[in-house]
Amino acid sequence: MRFSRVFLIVMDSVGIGELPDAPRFRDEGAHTLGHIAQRVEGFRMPNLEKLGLANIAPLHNMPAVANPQAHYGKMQEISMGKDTTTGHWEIMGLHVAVPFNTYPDGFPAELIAEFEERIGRKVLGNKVASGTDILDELGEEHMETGNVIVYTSADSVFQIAAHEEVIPLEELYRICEVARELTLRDEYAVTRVIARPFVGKPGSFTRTSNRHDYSVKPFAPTVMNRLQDAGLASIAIGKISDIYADEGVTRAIRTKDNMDGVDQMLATMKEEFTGLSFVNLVDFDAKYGHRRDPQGYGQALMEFDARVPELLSALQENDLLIITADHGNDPTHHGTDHTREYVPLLVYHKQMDAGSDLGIRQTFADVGATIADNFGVEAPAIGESFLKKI
Ligand SMILES: O=P(O)(O)O[C@H]1O[C@H](CO)[C@@H](O)[C@H]1O
Ligand SMILES: [Mn+2]
Ligand SMILES: [Mn+2]
Repeated sequence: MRFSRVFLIVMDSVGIGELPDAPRFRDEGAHTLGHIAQRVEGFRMPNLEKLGLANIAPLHNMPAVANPQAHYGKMQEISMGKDTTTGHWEIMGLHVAVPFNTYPDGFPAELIAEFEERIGRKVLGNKVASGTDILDELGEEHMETGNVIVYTSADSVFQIAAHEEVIPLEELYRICEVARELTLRDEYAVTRVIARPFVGKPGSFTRTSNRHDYSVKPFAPTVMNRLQDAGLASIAIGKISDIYADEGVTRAIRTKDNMDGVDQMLATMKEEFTGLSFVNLVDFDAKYGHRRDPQGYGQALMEFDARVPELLSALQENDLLIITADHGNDPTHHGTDHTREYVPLLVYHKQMDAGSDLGIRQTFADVGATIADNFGVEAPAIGESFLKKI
């Protein structure tokens, strides 16, 4: 059947087991959901379990159900990266064959020098770091000197941290625009510049929700562009508009946190439109995965699970709900980076009788291909539609 509205939820970083090529990413054995289920006392996701979550892969203390309410499966990432941008672009039909540039030894001196000159401030850090550790290390010096903290990670990111009372937000955003301009050059090719404002006193700094991402534009049209071109809605909730640099976005809705993301998606369910409503729930990744906090991650998953009945009951007859993820971030794994994993796939609509096994999908782009197929727009270069199977 054809659906008039598709609701797509990306649970950021909720992977479901290592991919065959995980060793290339030093991620053997990673299993975000599996290890959380093992580690967190009493962890259950009763609503997603009913849909078939534990039918996808064995999960500790979460038996597979006999009659899953949703179609279920898992998807492999074919792109050469495990970052948010790569994962999301693949979901919407792009194969990121050449990995984005990363800077394990910090950014080149000449880039930093030009950046410093343009912004009239010096740079602190310029290395790979966890965003909270680097505030403990350099936050106080930043407050004393007004120099900006620049750091990166295993991802292609140029992150700029500044205290909101030392550098006003507007100035930080201007500084980020300078960084964006410089790092778009081919020789640097950084995927994202990220403003990382924070508040508080030394020893108790906290980052604020005024984070802002400046992403490169997708290198080719995505399924979202196709929807927009066809006059359909492509509503972006949370980080989605940043991740696609506003390409193929007909309306962007910002969110404060995961629960706000769910609220905003529910709000779009009450509206009348034809097309896509697409949310990214980033807290799993940013607040718990990178912080290697399995307890917090588990709680956040259970909080999301508790909202699933609301989402299901707000669906109309011709709506399709797809729940998936963009990469892993196993909070029990070494380091603080993402992990190369399969992502879960749950597909539900009101007119289905019973859930079936969608198997192992060869690429995340099967989601984009299905959405394109559903709305009759040009299919992406990769991905196989599962529309007929649901
Ligand atoms: O450690 P924090 O600042 O949270 O940064 C994380 O967030 C970045 C963007 O998602 C990732 O590349 C990772 O570095
Ligand atoms: Mn992500
Ligand atoms: Mn992340």
